[in-house]
Amino acid sequence: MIALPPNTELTADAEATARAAAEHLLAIAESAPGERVAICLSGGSTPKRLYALLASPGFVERVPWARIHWFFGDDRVVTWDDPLSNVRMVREAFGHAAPVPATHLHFIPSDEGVEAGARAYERTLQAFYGGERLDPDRPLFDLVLLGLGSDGHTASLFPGKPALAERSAWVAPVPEAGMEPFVPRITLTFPALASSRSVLFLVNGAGKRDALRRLAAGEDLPARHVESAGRLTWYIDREAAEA
Ligand SMILES: O=C(O)[C@H](O)[C@@H](O)[C@H](O)[C@H](O)COP(=O)(O)O
Repeated sequence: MIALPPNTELTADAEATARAAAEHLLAIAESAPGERVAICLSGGSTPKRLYALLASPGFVERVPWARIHWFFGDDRVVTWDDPLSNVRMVREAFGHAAPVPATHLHFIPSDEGVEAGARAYERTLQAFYGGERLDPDRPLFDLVLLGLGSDGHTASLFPGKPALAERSAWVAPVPEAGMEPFVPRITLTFPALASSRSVLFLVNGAGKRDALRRLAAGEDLPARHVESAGRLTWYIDREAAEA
């Protein structure tokens, strides 16, 4: 077994990860201090099952859909119908069963290009938040969901890229991705991701072992720099955790 990050919940498999994360999300939504619940979604393939689960019988009736506003931690700068689009992935996973009010899915305007899209999304977040400065005592999100790339990236914060150093902007352009798909990205920055009552990493599969090993060895990988205004939890399945 790899030495796992603090606050790791070890799960049996990817399905158990999705179910644990769904229950965690519901608990966060129920405990949200405000009327609105702000959840920042991860892209990639890992969270697809979680999103589909939320829209499935047994969960769909438990999710307070009318209160939740869905945001994105990053997206690829492609059209929304592109198979690489995270907003397409979320829409497909939620399907028609999830009654998401149209104004509650705040997707990244990737059609505006990498620079303008980043600026536009920052305006979206600031309008929702009601200010341009993040107050440590008033997190932007109730929950941030994140994945872990095999190179240790998270969101679209890749090793060695300028967005890692961004400490004032909430959203950054990523003209050159550090891993496939090699398309431009738009990503939330570390300060924006940290402004959350709860942060969850979902990590499944043997492909993540090396990144977990490198984190355990103290390597300075982007995922190491994610913080939370509240609790940061890792849901890691057994296959990823095997040495
Ligand atoms: O847009 C993205 O690709 C994600 O935000 C990215 O950070 C993802 O979470 C990791 O690359 C893990 O991806 P998988 O879940 O597909 O392994």
